[in-house]
Amino acid sequence: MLWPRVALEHRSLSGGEDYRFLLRQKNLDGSIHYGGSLQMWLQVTEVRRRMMERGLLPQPESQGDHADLCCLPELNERTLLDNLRSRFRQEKIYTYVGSILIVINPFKFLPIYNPKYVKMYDNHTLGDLEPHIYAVADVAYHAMLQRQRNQCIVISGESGSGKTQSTNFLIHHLTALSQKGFASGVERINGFYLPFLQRFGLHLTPEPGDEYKHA
Ligand SMILES: Nc1ncnc2c1ncn2[C@@H]1O[C@H](COP(=O)(O)OP(=O)(O)OP(=O)(O)O)[C@@H](O)[C@H]1O
Repeated sequence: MLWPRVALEHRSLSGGEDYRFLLRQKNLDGSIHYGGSLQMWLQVTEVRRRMMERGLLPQPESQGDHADLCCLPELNERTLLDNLRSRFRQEKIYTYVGSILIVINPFKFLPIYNPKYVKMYDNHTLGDLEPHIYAVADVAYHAMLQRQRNQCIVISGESGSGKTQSTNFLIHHLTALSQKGFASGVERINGFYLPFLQRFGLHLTPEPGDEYKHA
């Protein structure tokens, strides 16, 4: 006997409750007879579904969409990837692992980097709001002011994963916070901003084709 593959794939989501083994018997006349009470099982399943819809039964616990992977009820490679996939499908490209931020490159513009978001993430504890690169920049900025210590943000990933773009967004938020003027900051990298960024541990070396790059 083999456990159905579909059942295995969905076991973590459904709790394995929606699958039953049925003995199927083929009669001599070619008709099929199901052992056990199939009709009864279908009825019970349908009633249970309706009761869950009406809130009379607890909803099956969803493994998806945790903003912090540390909060996953069950942490393994599968739940971790399922969670990231589920968030990515909702255009939530950022996910925390504690104070680490995972970014999945969307390869398209998302409207989450405008002044409204700069203001929204100004002076919040990490984890208060939906994960965002501005939140990381914000925490570093305020930690620097409060503790009067240099701060370092490490950006790591394979080629094309979005490191340069993420650095852009970090700089955008840091310059906006420092000036409260929401300026871009990228164009003046060799003037005012370079020493400013070095205070944050961002060491940038321009390369052809890039406005700047972290080393
Ligand atoms: N948050 C994002 N939103 C939209 N597009 C993004 C985002 N991050 C990255 N991209 C896009 O992905 C592409 C590659 O990103 P990027 O150049 O930042 O990668 P990289 O990690 O710096 O690559 P390399 O290490 O090869 O220089 C760019 O075209 C960029 O527009």
